[in-house]
Amino acid sequence: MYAEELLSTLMQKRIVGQLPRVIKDVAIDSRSVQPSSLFICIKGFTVDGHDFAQKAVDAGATVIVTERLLQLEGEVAQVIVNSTDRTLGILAAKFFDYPSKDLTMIGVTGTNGKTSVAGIIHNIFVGLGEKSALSGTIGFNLNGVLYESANTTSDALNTQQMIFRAKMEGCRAMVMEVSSHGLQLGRLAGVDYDVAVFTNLTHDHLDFHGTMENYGNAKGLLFSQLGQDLEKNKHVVLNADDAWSARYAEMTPFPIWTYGINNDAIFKAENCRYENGMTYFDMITPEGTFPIAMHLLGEFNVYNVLAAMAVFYARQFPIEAIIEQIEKLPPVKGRMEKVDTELPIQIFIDYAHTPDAIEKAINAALPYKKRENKLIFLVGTGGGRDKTKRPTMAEKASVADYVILTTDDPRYEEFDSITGDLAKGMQHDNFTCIGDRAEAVKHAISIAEPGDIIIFAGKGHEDYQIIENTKYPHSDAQIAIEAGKLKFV
Ligand SMILES: CC(=O)N[C@H]1[C@@H](OP(=O)(O)OP(=O)(O)OC[C@H]2O[C@@H](n3ccc(=O)[nH]c3=O)[C@H](O)[C@@H]2O)O[C@H](CO)[C@@H](O)[C@@H]1O[C@H](C)C(=O)N[C@@H](C)C(=O)N[C@H](CCC(=O)O)C(=O)O
Ligand SMILES: Nc1ncnc2c1ncn2[C@@H]1O[C@H](COP(=O)(O)OP(=O)(O)OP(=O)(O)O)[C@@H](O)[C@H]1O
Repeated sequence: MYAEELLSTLMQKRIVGQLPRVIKDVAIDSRSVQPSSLFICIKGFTVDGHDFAQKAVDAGATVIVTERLLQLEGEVAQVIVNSTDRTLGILAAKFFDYPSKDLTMIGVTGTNGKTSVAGIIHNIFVGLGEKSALSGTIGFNLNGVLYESANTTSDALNTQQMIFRAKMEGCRAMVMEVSSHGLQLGRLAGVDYDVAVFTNLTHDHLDFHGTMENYGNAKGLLFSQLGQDLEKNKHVVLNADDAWSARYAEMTPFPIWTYGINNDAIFKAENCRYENGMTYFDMITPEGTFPIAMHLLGEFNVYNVLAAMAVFYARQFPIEAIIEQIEKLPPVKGRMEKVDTELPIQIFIDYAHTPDAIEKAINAALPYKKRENKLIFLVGTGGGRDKTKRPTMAEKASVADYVILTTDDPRYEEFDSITGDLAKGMQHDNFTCIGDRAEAVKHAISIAEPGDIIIFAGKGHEDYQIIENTKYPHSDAQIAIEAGKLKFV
């Protein structure tokens, strides 16, 4: 792209030095700079990108976007702006030619259920024969190939690049998990969503947002940023059973599609039943009531498929075709996913790491447990992140017959500090604290008896445990199966 054209999007800037004719790439990481690139210096939480500007020049950057004039050696122009963070969104969207306008963009936000709802919507698109891309906690899924990503919602550059790649691969839609961090930090600048979905808002991430009010308002940006252009065919999907939905409904002029189980909603589930490893319910829709039988487990998944149904209905897909897909849906990876084993116990891998998700995961398993058997629940939490949620997590876990409190990416925090905080919330004495997660998993197997159910919560799809700043391979399922074979076979 011509440098002049790219930079014409910046209304407030000072250019020092001679601009090159073309820019071949945009980068924010000096380690991935290509020749003839524009490098934007981002002030991070750990380091300041301005300190890597010279490295970027050495690697071939010919334009540096900076908040102050830098002493740089080499042939390079500097573009001085007030905020490189904001500039990043503007330049990234322009560089990739605003790719979101060419796709049906669906954004899913909420404390719990983003990965599940986004994955369900993506799978329905694929089942209906529509090419769709998916981005979120599990990575970036483009035509079945999964690319790793560090964040649930990536930085603005990576976000625009993913959408561009989806467009170039011929995708018709892109489904994105939208985190509150992503919204607040401007990672979604320039993304023009067609449908915005809200799952729920409960305690999490208060280390970053401070209060629930701030956290809820950050999520609200997804709805307010849909804009005011009523000629656009945009839709908002809200959970009628979550009080925040009323607030979000006020933030947008676009049609609201509600879903829920308890309160009145356009898409409502009644007569939910959990039997024989299946979930059954009646789905009330604007076109009548439809009986559903699906493989996804638990009430929380009833909410998740209702949300997905509302998205497709709003976009005018026929109800019967969507239901056919819902009934075929496989479990979402690491979300109440049953481990296939020969063992005489049932093992579920789950990603619950908030108080609400723990409650929902346990409730999902309880209907499948016989009175004489135990529900064993193992849960950990991350080191150095929101500590205030720890006791409430254990309080919710107390519904299980036996609880094992452990760690989930302890980072630099001592095991005992994490499990000690969790233990403060326990409501009964049938629990133990084992900081080493592998040992904790083995302990769960050691106390299990035939017929028992174990939920390993918190790791979900992740195959590692972060101790200090190193990722060690770790799989709850593998450790459990090996320990189970020694015990039962
Ligand atoms: C606190 C936070 O959000 N940090 C994010 C931030 O990292 P950072 O501020 O530490 O960046 P930094 O390492 O200081 O680097 C600053 C700049 O210098 C550049 N740099 C750095 C080193 C170098 O050699 N050369 C160089 O140019 C970097 O590329 C960057 O542009 O920018 C990175 C790149 O965009 C993110 O990956 C990183 O997310 C970290 C991994 C993270 O854990 N974030 C969490 C808090 C988060 O955002 N979570 C949400 C919610 C998840 C949920 O819902 O559960 C999410 O969306 O993931
Ligand atoms: N709609 C829901 N309501 C409450 N809990 C849910 C819901 N959907 C899933 N869960 C629970 O929350 C856990 C995390 O689900 P999921 O990964 O879909 O959420 P998420 O919002 O993407 O979380 P994260 O951003 O941390 O990845 C699941 O393993 C399950 O226990």
